[in-house]
Amino acid sequence: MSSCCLNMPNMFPTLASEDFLSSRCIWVNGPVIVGAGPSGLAVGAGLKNQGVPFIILERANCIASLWQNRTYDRLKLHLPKQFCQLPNFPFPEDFPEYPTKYQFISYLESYAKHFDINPHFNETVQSANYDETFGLWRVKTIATGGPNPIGVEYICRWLVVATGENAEKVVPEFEGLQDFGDHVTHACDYKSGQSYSGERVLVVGCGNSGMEVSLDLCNHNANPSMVVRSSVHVLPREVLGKSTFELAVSMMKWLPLWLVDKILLILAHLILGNTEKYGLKKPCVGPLELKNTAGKTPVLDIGAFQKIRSGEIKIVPGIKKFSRGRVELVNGETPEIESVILATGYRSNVPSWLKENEFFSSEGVPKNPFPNGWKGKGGLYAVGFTRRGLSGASLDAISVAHDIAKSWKEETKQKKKSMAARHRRCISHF
Ligand SMILES: Cc1cc2nc3c(=O)[nH]c(=O)nc-3n(C[C@H](O)[C@H](O)[C@H](O)COP(=O)(O)OP(=O)(O)OC[C@H]3O[C@@H](n4cnc5c(N)ncnc54)[C@H](O)[C@@H]3O)c2cc1C
Ligand SMILES: NC(=O)C1=CN([C@@H]2O[C@H](COP(=O)(O)OP(=O)(O)OC[C@H]3O[C@@H](n4cnc5c(N)ncnc54)[C@H](OP(=O)(O)O)[C@@H]3O)[C@@H](O)[C@H]2O)C=CC1
Ligand SMILES: O=C(O)C(=O)Cc1c[nH]c2ccccc12
Repeated sequence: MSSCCLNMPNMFPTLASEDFLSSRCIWVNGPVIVGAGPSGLAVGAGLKNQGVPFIILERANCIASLWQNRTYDRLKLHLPKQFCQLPNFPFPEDFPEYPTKYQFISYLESYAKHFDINPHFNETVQSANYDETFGLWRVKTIATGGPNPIGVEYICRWLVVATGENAEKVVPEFEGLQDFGDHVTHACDYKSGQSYSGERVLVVGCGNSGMEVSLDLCNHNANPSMVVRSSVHVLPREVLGKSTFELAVSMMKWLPLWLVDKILLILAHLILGNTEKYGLKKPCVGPLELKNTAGKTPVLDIGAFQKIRSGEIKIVPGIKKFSRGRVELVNGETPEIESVILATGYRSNVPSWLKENEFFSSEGVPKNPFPNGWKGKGGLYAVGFTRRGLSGASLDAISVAHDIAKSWKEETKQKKKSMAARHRRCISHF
């Protein structure tokens, strides 16, 4: 076990440490962090800087598994690099404005190495319960790294939830989808359009994934039709060579949100023209307000819209049903397709393992809105659930690491004092 997993201290006297060892129960002298994505790593770095021991539990066999295992080859960050770096460790200077996913992964590897963060890989958290009597968290995992899966229970004072807003793929229930055949893939398993060359592909969903997958398919000589069942904001990634996101952030310092939204929509209209003409109906609420209220990210266009305008990406309405090798749309059309890519988004998995419903909603995100959604009761924390991408996760991580370090130091001082007092009493008995 790592050096931060200490034997049970006397503060939990009813159970002997031998019992813990035989039932694979481990006392953690510090927080347990669930998830080794950017959020978990950023909290770990903050704790290291303040001398607080911790462990990170990660279900995958690597850090940042979303980025390493569940994204396509051509993915680049869509916000400029200054909005995507984690605390206390900048991107290398030679990184481009929009790093590739490989550059981002190599940065995260260097980040973990720099702060000497060593997560427990292949260890999935199955449940976490708060023990009111002792004021402790019981975190149960299944570790699958060895020859046989083993169950482990960690006991700790602080629990940091860093499993992300994109922990599980969303696969909507479509009538007949199981009859369509084998050629159905979620965007998280899509790597490149190479294997789709010459095929007609139905891309379901028009968020950033749907748009970028459709563009990649075009670039590999496939023929995508993209389903737009409701509405979407499409903004150019850049306005006159300057990042639209950066522009929005600057404007937000001086102007109210509704006005920034209005300006963004006018700029988008000037640059892209009328997107509604091509079947991309706009939501009634502005792009930033929609992101804040419903978590729906506007599309930051990197070229898909041009392909929509040229007809290389066809826009089609919602799906009525699938059948063997066929799809029927809500307008009654039955376009010929060979494959389906579900770019239908992601969700949190917190409700499946965290036995708590005061701080987290049934959707698995903190109920309190930003900036008050990072701290719950009884040593519970959340990082990376504010729908503000990597910069939001970094802000949470700084607050969480600081808050835990403060109470860890107080408790450690307290424990040392009471141990010294006990030691003195023991000596006086002799
Ligand atoms: C395709 C794509 C592109 C994106 N691009 C950007 C961008 O350019 N800029 C930006 O700011 N944001 C972007 N995002 C948002 C993205 O959420 C963040 O970039 C970032 O990955 C969030 O980090 P995280 O650590 O909170 O979550 P994740 O990166 O999802 O990490 C969570 C980790 O927790 C692990 N985990 C989950 N459940 C368990 C469990 N029960 N037990 C143990 N481990 C568990 C997962 O395996 C994972 O490694 C993008 C998202 C996607 C899907
Ligand atoms: N380059 C980058 O940095 C990229 C970043 N990302 C980020 O990853 C996150 C996830 O994005 P994404 O994967 O696009 O997911 P989103 O949740 O943003 O989009 C999901 C899409 O699927 C549609 N959808 C869901 N269910 C159905 C259904 N039953 N029938 C038809 N359509 C359906 C939604 O439509 P509706 O709106 O009607 O519900 C929506 O258009 C976002 O934050 C995004 O910004 C993603 C890709 C690239
Ligand atoms: O890519 C994402 O999912 C993000 O959350 C990044 C992001 C945070 N705030 C935004 C506002 C507009 C577009 C993207 C983002």
